Amino acid sequence: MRNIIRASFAKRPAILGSLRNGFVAHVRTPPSSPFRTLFTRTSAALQHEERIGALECGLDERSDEVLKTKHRGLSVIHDPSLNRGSGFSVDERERLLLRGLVPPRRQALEQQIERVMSTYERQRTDLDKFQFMSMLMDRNTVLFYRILMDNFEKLAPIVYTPVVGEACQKFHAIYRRTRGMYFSIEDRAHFRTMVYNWPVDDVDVIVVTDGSRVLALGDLGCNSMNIPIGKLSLYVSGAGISPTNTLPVVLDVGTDNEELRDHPLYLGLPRKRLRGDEYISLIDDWISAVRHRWPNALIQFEDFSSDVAATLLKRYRHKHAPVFNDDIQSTGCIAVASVLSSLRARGLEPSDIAHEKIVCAGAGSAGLGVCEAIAQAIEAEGQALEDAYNRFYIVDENGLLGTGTHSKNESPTRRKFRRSDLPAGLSLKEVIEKVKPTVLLGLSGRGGLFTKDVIKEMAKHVDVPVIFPMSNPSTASECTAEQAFDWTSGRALFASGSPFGNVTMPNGVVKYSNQANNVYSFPGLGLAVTALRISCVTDLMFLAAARTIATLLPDEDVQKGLLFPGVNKLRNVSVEVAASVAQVAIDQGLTGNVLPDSALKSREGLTDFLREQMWEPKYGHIVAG
Ligand SMILES: NC(=O)c1ccc[n+]([C@@H]2O[C@H](COP(=O)([O-])OP(=O)(O)OC[C@H]3O[C@@H](n4cnc5c(N)ncnc54)[C@H](O)[C@@H]3O)[C@@H](O)[C@H]2O)c1
Ligand SMILES: O=C(O)C[C@H](O)C(=O)O
Ligand SMILES: [Mg+2]
Repeated sequence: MRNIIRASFAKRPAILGSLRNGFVAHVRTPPSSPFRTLFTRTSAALQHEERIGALECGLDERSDEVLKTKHRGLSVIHDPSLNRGSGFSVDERERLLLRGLVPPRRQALEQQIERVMSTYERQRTDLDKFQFMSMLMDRNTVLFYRILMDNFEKLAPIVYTPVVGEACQKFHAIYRRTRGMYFSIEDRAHFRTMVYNWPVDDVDVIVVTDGSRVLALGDLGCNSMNIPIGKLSLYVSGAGISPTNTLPVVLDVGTDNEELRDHPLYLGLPRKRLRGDEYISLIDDWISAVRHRWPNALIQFEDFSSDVAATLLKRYRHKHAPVFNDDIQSTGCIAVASVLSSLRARGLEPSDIAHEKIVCAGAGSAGLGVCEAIAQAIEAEGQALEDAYNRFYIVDENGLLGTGTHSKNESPTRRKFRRSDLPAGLSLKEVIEKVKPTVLLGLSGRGGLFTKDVIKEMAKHVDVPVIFPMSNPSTASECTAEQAFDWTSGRALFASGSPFGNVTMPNGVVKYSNQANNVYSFPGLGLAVTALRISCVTDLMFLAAARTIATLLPDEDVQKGLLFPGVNKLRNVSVEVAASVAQVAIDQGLTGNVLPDSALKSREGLTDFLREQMWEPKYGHIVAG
């Protein structure tokens, strides 16, 4: 078995010990680090490697990462974390017994990128592009991330929403090669041992789904694996989490999607979904096993259906911390950021959030999570929480949540948002007529729900209608950017869950389409949790992150209708999010790692420290072990 460790300067004694024991080490250090000197003094091979690298006309800028491996020959090429295709140096070819196994001419990363991108452009459909990128990820980690990061705006919609949705729907048909781990009902007795089948001891982030509500595409069972894989690729590209230290997981508890279950190529257990106490107890077993093996890893619950999402979060957020639910908490974070930023765009103050009248379509875990997070942001501006709840009007598939009859099992969160001043069951349009909202949120998963009537009604009562259809994928968006701008004569502020292009109005003015997606929040959180070893994820961390995201753009951009930086700036956003989360963790005494003084002295010191921890997609040094 090949063992891999990633470590920073602080962990150097452990690294040196492990190297002697034949582990592979990924060592990240700032260029000036004394560890670099220490290491080069202990490794003649590495010194030689650096000299050879320089002689080869500086083909690539090397990272400080050091990979030590026992693999030789084809097994190096078949390991994506070691493989560098035509980019192996002369020395690596010699040391790793690659002579003759790769074409003779060494090429730089830039040339590899050129070749890959020209093949990418020849892919016909978005799904072909998704598959092409998946295969690249399986082949060469550095090249995959370098290409993803350099072309983020173009490729994020392929590896993430919306195309990842289609890739999940067709997973059973396009499956090629395994990635991540599957824990099924049938493995239950083995959870404690099977976690050791995963070769990496140092897992930083786990994204887990049971596939019960994939985007707005419903129950996709075991087909959902592309969601954790996609989310983790954003942790890596967007916040520099080391790819080796991420683990995508699917819990196969069956599926109630009959079409899929009966399909001969379906790869999950062909049985009905486990529910109730048995389901909860299985998840209990899984999380205990995971915690036993990886006590500090951040666990992100993703796309669990609303009947269990909040229950699981409550059950584990303290007992098995650090844990969070992406659809509830980090969607809440980006929604708060979007509203705060829209206040700036309207020339208002953050405290004016307390005067918003918010209509939200959708009362699932995302809708309620978003409204709860905005209520907390209002409370943080000095309002009573009760008054904060009073600013919301939530409409679900049965109309306005009012005080009519409702189930005894209703969640306390949902109950808090019931209105007593309007009849239960009013339609979305009726609610808008009566309430005259300033903000309209869409978390219903119902494409086209914001009809022309609905948007025109809203636009009658406010100068700047704030319209955020946040459902994913694009087909589930409550309206498109074009519709929102067209039906409001360009007055809307617009943000959607999946990306839409900007819209040019008939008079030639460009209207900006923002992406209000939790991608702005979870990668930075992961960076902070990993770098500081944060022991628990708190609501205050998300609020701090939201406030930061809302202030990243200069006034002149916000006045144009841009609410936050584009996704191509995600690494910069993530560092700022991480710094805000880190500061809350420091203040709340939730950090396990001792930080250098410089990181504690100033915000700049903290962001510098966090930036230094980020993995970069560059070829490092491979040392034969
Ligand atoms: N932008 C983001 O970052 C982000 C993050 C998480 C979730 N989401 C999206 O939010 C959506 C909802 O997620 P969820 O987990 O809450 O799903 P869910 O299925 O549990 O909830 C959907 C809610 O919409 C309501 N609804 C259905 N039809 C409606 C209608 N005609 N009018 C009003 N309400 C209606 C349902 O009653 C339910 O309350 C999904 O599309 C998901 O992709 C977006
Ligand atoms: O995955 C996304 O794009 C956002 C979100 O987590 C969702 O479930 O829709
Ligand atoms: Mg999700």
